[in-house]
Parts: sequence; C-alpha cells; structure tokens
Amino acid sequence: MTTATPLHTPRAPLRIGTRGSPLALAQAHETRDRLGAAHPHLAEPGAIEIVVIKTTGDRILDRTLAEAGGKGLFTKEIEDALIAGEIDLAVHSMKDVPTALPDGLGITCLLPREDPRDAWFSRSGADLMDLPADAVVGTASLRRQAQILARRPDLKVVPLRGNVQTRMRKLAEGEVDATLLALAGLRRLALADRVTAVLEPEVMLPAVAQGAIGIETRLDDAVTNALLAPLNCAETALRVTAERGVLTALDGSCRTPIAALARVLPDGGMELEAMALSPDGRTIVTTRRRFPAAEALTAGLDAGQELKSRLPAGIFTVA
Ligand SMILES: NCc1[nH]cc(CCC(=O)O)c1CC(=O)O
Repeated sequence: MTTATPLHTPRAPLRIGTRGSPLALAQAHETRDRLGAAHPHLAEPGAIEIVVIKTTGDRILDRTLAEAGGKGLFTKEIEDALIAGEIDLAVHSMKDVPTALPDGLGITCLLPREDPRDAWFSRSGADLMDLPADAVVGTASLRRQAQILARRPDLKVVPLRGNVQTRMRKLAEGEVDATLLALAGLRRLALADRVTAVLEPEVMLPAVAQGAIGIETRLDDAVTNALLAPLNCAETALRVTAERGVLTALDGSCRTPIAALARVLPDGGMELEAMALSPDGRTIVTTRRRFPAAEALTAGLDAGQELKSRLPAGIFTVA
C-alpha cells in the first residue's frame, strides 16, 4: 500500500455527525474506519471525532413517523450542524434522507450498499404465509404494512416503533407475533442470525435506498469531499439515484407507501422495479424498466411519474 500525501493539513479533527442509536453509531464507525483505511493520517488516534446529534425522529416515540409528518425527521438537526460548520460530514441511512436537501449540502458519497431486503421475525418461527389468522404483525412502516396485507389480509398490523433492539425486545415479550426489519441494519449490528426468514423482493419490495449509507457534506468543502471520493461506490450511487428518482416524482403529492429496487445488470445496464400501494394493500401499482446506467435518474423519475398517473385519485389524499 502506498502512503498518499495527506489531503488535508492536520487542522482540527474531522468531525462526523450522527444520530446516537446503535445502528447510526455502527454506520458512523464504518465510515470512520473506511476513511482511516483510505487515508493513513486519518487512522491516527484523534484524527476523527464522532459527534452525536439528537434528531426529532429520536424524540418521537409515541407516534408513527408518518403521523409525525414524515420528511427529514432523522436528518434536520444533523444538517443544521453541517451548515453551521459544527461537523464536516453527516452519515445517514439513505432510506431516511428526503429527496430535497438544504441549499449548499449534497450527498457526496455512497458507501457500498448492504443487502437491501427486509427480514422477517416471528415468535413461533412461522413464515409470513404460515402465520395463523388474526396474528399480530408489528410495523410502523406503511410500505411493509401494505405488502403484508396484500398477501395476508387476515393478519392484524399494529404500529411498532423504537430502534432495532427495542423492537426485538417487544417481539420477544409477546407484544406482537411477528415484525420486520431491514436486513442491512441487522447485519451492521451483528443481529442477522436471529432472523426467521429473509423476504425476497418479489414478496416485500424494499424501501427506496434501503441498506445504503450516504454521506452528506457542504458542497463547497473541497477538502472533506476529496477525502470521501475514494469511499464512493459507483454502483450504489447509480442504484440510489434511480430509486430516489421514483420518490422525487411522487414527492409532495402523497404519503402513499412507495417501494423501489434498482440493480446493475452484468452488461452494465440497469433494471428498476417500483411500486406504490394503498396502506390496506388492496391497490398495488408496479412498474419495471431497463435502461442504460447514464439514464438512472430520468428512468427513476419516469417510473415515479408512471406510478403517479396510474394510481387511483383517492389514494393520493392524506388519510
Ligand atoms: N426507518 C429507520 C431505519 N432507517 C434505516 C434502517 C435500516 C438500515 C438501512 O436501511 O440502511 C432503519 C430500520 C429498519 O427499517 O429496520
């Protein structure tokens, strides 16, 4: 390995802003470790500082996030710190990042994506299709609720909130019979061995950008952006761009559950599947397309537009 000339003169430590949940901290640590591996001077003790910031989403525990008003609940306070110069980079689960960012900020780096699929947990070990009628599934995600009810309209879905550990405790205590969590978060917390089953995208299409970690910076911070450049995963960036295109096209108009998953094919082209659902799972509109990687954004926007035009009008009203 060659030692590159430090890209930034050792000023103050490089400050990483993050939420304080175990998953958020694991993601911040992964970012720190990747920075240290790419730049030896950042592997020195004290070269990187982790700054924990509490967000509105961390404070709200009594309501589902959709009820609390949705967008940016896990990012706003961290972005404020970035704009104020209190941190140099922010590490986010891209799933929680709204499509519109504040002026002057950008997602300048995407780490290699974890498995985007959802994991299924049940107390009895039963799969989704084997759960007895009237069993209770805990999830605050309308996307998961809708896809569960589409296959099992006889199940009862109730809100279940809290971080990964909290939800697994509530399942163990019998508050619900089953729940779902992103496999990516479980892998990062070394909890994936507790999963009952991994749900294929044909059963449970993931959330836009699920499993992807994005790093947000000030667009004019050339020093930090150059440090992050070698960490960026081009394939993840393309996939996230296409999936977020879907969300962008549908944004503002609704709180309809949306799911999307893009892949890069062996020939370098891409494939995108996107879905909009009614929360009761009775209306599902899907679209799928193939396109060259250079068209990732326009294909995503186009898919979102198509979903929008095909959804029955009533579904777009906030319940
Ligand atoms: N909504 C919270 C959230 N944001 C990101 C993840 C998981 C990690 C990821 O998708 O990268 C989770 C928890 C979950 O859905 O199980």
